[in-house]
Amino acid sequence: MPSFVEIRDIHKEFVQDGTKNIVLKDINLEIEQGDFVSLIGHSGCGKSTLLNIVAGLEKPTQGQVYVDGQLVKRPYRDRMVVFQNYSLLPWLTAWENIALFVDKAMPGKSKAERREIIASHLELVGLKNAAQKKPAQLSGGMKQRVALARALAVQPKLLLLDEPFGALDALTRGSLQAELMCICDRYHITTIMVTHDVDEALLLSDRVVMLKNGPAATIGQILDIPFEHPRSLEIRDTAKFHDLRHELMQFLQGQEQAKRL
Ligand SMILES: Nc1ncnc2c1ncn2[C@@H]1O[C@H](COP(=O)(O)OP(=O)(O)OP(=O)(O)O)[C@@H](O)[C@H]1O
Repeated sequence: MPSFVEIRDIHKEFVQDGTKNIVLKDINLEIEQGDFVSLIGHSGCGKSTLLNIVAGLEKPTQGQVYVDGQLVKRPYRDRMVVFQNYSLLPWLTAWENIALFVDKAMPGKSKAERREIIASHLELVGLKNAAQKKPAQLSGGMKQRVALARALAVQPKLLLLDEPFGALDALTRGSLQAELMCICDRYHITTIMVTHDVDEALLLSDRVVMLKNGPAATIGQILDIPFEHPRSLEIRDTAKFHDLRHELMQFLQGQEQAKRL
């Protein structure tokens, strides 16, 4: 039985000014439905490139990605991406930014049904009262909540997050991490997240995939995060969390040393 997400033998190279840059090599990964997987590794190792290949935004040089049995060939609304920079349209309100996607993704639903989907997703991210505000009137955290609501409203099979909280201050980041954890726990959303934040990866993930340094980065190690769902923020105070953190940091420090040699 194939897994929900199958990343098979991915090899990716970019050619720039006649020079070949091999970014990813022999990447194989299987993800089950409902799992939350983080990609972590040093800057430039190819995390976003891998996420973009799963999204269909980049084509692999070799290899294939299958989501729910379908070969990924191009971007599609069954794989929604949330980027660090929110990517909201500035001339539209929060409501309209979400409506744009929902109307396109769900033409078969009535206007009332679509309104209900938009309203319930704004409520899900705590933005019921900000529906008529434009991005310039929203804080960074609120903008990212709209981006998250927009991605979830079209009910994707796979949620792809590229450093979603990287631009936020520590407090806002913490509350959004907790909210995302609740949403993913409640709806069992299959998610792949790129992050630099070790604690964020451990808190949210079922598995943390550690990429080695590039060029030609491969998967170095996969860490299983055995905490049960729904999780509480208190898992961060457990000895197990500290052990896992240590293991992750050791991997990253080992890569840092290898880079210097
Ligand atoms: N469109 C592109 N054309 C040429 N090279 C690219 C392109 N996109 C990415 N690269 C190169 O691929 C490598 C991996 O980039 P990528 O952004 O995937 O790394 P990353 O691990 O996500 O980095 P960071 O953590 O800094 O965001 C880098 O060397 C980058 O310069």
